[in-house]
Parts: sequence; structure tokens; C-alpha cells
Amino acid sequence: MNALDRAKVWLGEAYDEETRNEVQNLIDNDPKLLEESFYKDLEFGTGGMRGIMGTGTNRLNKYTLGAATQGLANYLKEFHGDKELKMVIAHDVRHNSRKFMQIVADVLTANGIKVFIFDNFRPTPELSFAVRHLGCDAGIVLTASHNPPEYNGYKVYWNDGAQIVPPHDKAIIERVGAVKVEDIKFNGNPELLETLDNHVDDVFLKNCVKYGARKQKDGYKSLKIVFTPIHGTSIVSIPEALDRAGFEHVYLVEEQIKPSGDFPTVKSPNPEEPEALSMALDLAKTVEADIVIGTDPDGDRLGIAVRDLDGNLVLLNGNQTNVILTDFLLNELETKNEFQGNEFIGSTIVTSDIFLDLAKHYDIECKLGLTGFKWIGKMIREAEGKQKFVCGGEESFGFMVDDFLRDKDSVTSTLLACHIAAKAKSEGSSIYKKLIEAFIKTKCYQEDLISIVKPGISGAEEIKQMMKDWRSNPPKSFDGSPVVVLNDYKTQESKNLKTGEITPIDITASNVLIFYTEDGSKIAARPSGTEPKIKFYFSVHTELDHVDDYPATLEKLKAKIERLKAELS
Ligand SMILES: O=P([O-])(O)O[C@H]1O[C@H](COP(=O)(O)O)[C@@H](O)[C@H](O)[C@H]1O
Ligand SMILES: [Mg+2]
Repeated sequence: MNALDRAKVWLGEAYDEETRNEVQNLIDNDPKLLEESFYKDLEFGTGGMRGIMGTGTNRLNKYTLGAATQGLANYLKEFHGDKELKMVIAHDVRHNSRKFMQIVADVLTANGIKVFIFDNFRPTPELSFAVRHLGCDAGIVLTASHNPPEYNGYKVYWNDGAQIVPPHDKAIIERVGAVKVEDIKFNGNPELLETLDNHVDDVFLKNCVKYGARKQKDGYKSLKIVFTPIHGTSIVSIPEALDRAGFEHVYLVEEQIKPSGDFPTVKSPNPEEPEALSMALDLAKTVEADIVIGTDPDGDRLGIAVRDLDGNLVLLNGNQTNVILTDFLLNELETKNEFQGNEFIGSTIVTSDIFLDLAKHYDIECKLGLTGFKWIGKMIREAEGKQKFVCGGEESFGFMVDDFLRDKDSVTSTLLACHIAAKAKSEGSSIYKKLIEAFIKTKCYQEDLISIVKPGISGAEEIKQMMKDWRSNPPKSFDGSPVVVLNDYKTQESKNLKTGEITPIDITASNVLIFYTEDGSKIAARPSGTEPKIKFYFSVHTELDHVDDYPATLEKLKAKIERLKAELS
């Protein structure tokens, strides 16, 4: 069916009058928007289902959410048989998030599922925690994370608190595809709906403090912290968590603490974008802060700025933040002689390879998954009872500590970063020096990322074509160094270009290409699974012996990355 035929279905009696009028209006007046809104169904990507709010099969609205939820309910019933099912739903600060949450809750209770909701927005990691804490069979967050204001979305969690992966995701998508609008039960059963009191908030925060802060509060009283939730959900958790942990000097970016789906003070509410933290950096200069932290709207990512060797505030990228946190946790286990010998950390294929080196340094395992925290969740589940998960992270500003929840968690990560900063400061060192010390233990890595935005149908086609071109005519060298290994995660093959040897890659197939050059550079290309973007990741490294050598080494690595980037454009 073409877009027009698909749209005509939405003129049927089963759709409400407002929707029918909008569809008619699209048919009569806006063929381009009609095409974009109806040419396909919304898909589940890296972080659940995400889309622009509006009318259509490729938009987020009552009917696409209704179908997704009916499909999920059908699958849960099929999977669990007669069991009484329980779910918990959270939402972020976006426009319509609470309204959508209510629609989703109604569909679930109408299907006989007991549903817990919160009285207001909460950060995504709290939902992951709540699924486990309340013994739910599944969970949902209505959020589009850091996407622009016109987006919303739907993250789905399984009973372990991790986002769904195969086989459940495929099975749910199949069930969703089979749902007809008449099948969606929109009339909720209020008897099955329960609004949670603040007990879950309290236990969640207790756990964050337990895993993020330490009893020994070296320097907690003197550390100056600037925090911004960038108009998002973490305002209800992070200031309280910092307070409970014993930090006394926390400065909030007043202009950004008001929750708002417009994210009015930033171009993009994504801590990956330097601009998102610029107000926080200004405040940090005024109050002479040691550390600056900002989170994305659903409170799972965090961006950090710290003082460099000259005392200037610098933004850390996601890899650097994770190196500091990971090295601290592993070093702590080593110092306290607490390694059992079965520990592992989790990372992803587009994240820095330094995590493999760090794991080697501490003689533990580093497991790699595809992009997306759900894959880290999966490795924890599969290792349960056999191995101990210490922490996991990915380059896109996500980190989690221990396994008390199963998604990236900016709350615990904030506490841990502040603990490390406070402790280092009290010892006359700095959190920045801790990063450099980790580089000295392993190698000095530097990473960067280019995201090229290509919206709409034509953008998606262009991205497809770019990946095709890279496959049919792969670059032979980067910055004068020949490509020696080419990993194609779509065909699940790693090819050694020198020997021609091909080894299978034991990771779920995905449209990702990674090139390794003879001089150790790593270049990865993949379409984003959450936004209309193609992403190119660059990683370079070299040896580092002394802290004082870092600035010069960093300059060299940055220059190399610039040359690699230039070759792409
Ligand atoms: O958006 P969030 O904060 O939920 O984060 C989501 O998207 C990120 C980027 O994915 P992609 O490169 O496919 O856009 C993933 O790394 C992350 O695990 C996922 O939860
Ligand atoms: Mg997020």
C-alpha cells in the first residue's frame, strides 16, 4: 500500500473525528507531509520507538501508541499464560508525555494488566529500578530522550529492568504489526491502576547513594558542583541524591531547572552537544566550581566538565567520563583486594577500545555489545549467577554502576563522579589527573564523533546509500595508514585485509562498519537508531608515560582525528 492508501484507512469509523479531519486535511492540502506521515510504520530502534508527534502511521499518537501497547499486552499474555501481569510506566517532561502515559496505561489495564504509575515525571533509570523493585513483568517510559521537542517515544523494558532485545523485541513487533485499530482496547479499568507513593523514589535514591557515593566522605564538604537537568526529569532526583550523599555546595542552573518540553534555553537538550552545558559552564566560572554535570531530559545520559591541568573547565566526552568512573571502580576493587576473579565490565563496539585495555590491566573481562544500553542489559542477564558485573558504559554519555538497575543511570553516575572528584581534590590531585593516570595504565586514547543529520524519507535513503557505498568501495587507508581489519557487523564478518582471513563476529547482526588501520586508528560508521542521522566514530591512541606529557599528546591525537575527519568530507 502506498502512503495515500494507508492514510485512507485512517478515515475509517474506528478513528476519532479529530484524527479523521487531520488525515483529510493532509490528503487535501499537504501531500509531502502525508507521505512522511504514512509511508511506513514507526519502528523500534536503538532506544525503543521514537518519532515526531502527529497524525499518521509514522508518527507518535494515540493510535500508534495504542497499537504498540496492545501488541505488547498480547505478547505478554501469550508468553506468561494465566499469570497476573504487572507493569510500571513512567514518563518524561515532554509535551504530551503524561497524556500518552495515560493512554498507554488505559490500554494495559483494559487488557487486565495491573499498572503502577508515578504521580509525575521521573528519570528513566528510576523506571528500570522500579520494574525490578516492584517485581513487574515489563515497564514503559514515555520519552524521546534528548531528541528535539517535536519528538516523543516509547522505551520498553522486560522484567529484569533492561530494554527489550531479541527474541522479545522481534516477537512484540510482530504482534504490534498484527494489531488492527479495532483490536485496541482504549477503555481502561481504573481498578487496576495504582499511583505509586514516594516509597519507590526513596529506595531508588538509597540505592543510587549506596552505589555512587562512599561512607568515607573525603572532600565532600568542599567540592563545588554545578548541576543542570536541562529542563528534564533528573531535577527530582539528582539534587536530592547529592544532598543525601553529603555534598553541600551544589549550584543549580536556575534558568534550566524548570521542566519544559520546549527545552527553551538550549538548541538541543543533549549533553553530547557542548552548547547544552554552556549555561552551566558560565555558572561554574562564577562560583569557581570543580565539576559541572548536566543530564538529558529523561535523565539517563550525563555530560561532565572538569578542571584541566591549568584549571580551565573542559568538557569530557562520553568515553573519557566512563574511563574515569570505570578505572576508579576497578582500582577500588583491586586496592581493597575484593576481586573474585569473575568480574566483567560492559561496553559497545563503537565505544573506545580503552575499555578492553582497562579490563586487561585489571585481569577481568570486557564484554562488547551493539550500540544501545539494552545490549549491556542483556549481557548482565546472561551472566547472572556466573559472573559479577562491575559497571558498563557507552560513548554516547551513558554509564551504570552495579546491576541494581539495568539501564544507563545519570543519578548514580553523578554521585560517583562527584565522589571521585572530591576524593581526588582532598588528596591534592584532580579528577582530570585520574583520567590521565588511566591513560598511563593503558594507552592514551582520544575519540570524536561526527553526526550528519539527514531527515525524512530522502534522508533515510541517502543514509542507506552511504552505507552501501562504503561497503561496495571501502576506504583502503586513513591518514596514509592502510586499513588492516574491516569488521562488517551486517555480515558478521571480520576481514583481515593483509591475510584475507575472515573470522565470524559473534554479535547480533547490525548495519555497522568498523575499520582498523595499521597505525591503530579505529573508524566506525553506522546509521543512528534513534535519530535521522548517520554517525562516524573516530578513535586514535598512543603511548603516554607522564601526566605532564598529556597536553602535548592530546594535541597530537586531536590533530590526527581532524585529519581523519577531513578525509570523510
Ligand atoms: O537516547 P537515549 O538517551 O535513550 O539513548 C539511546 O540512544 C543512544 C544512541 O543511539 P543511536 O546512536 O542509535 O542514536 C544509545 O547509545 C543508547 O543506548 C540508547 O538508549
Ligand atoms: Mg536519554
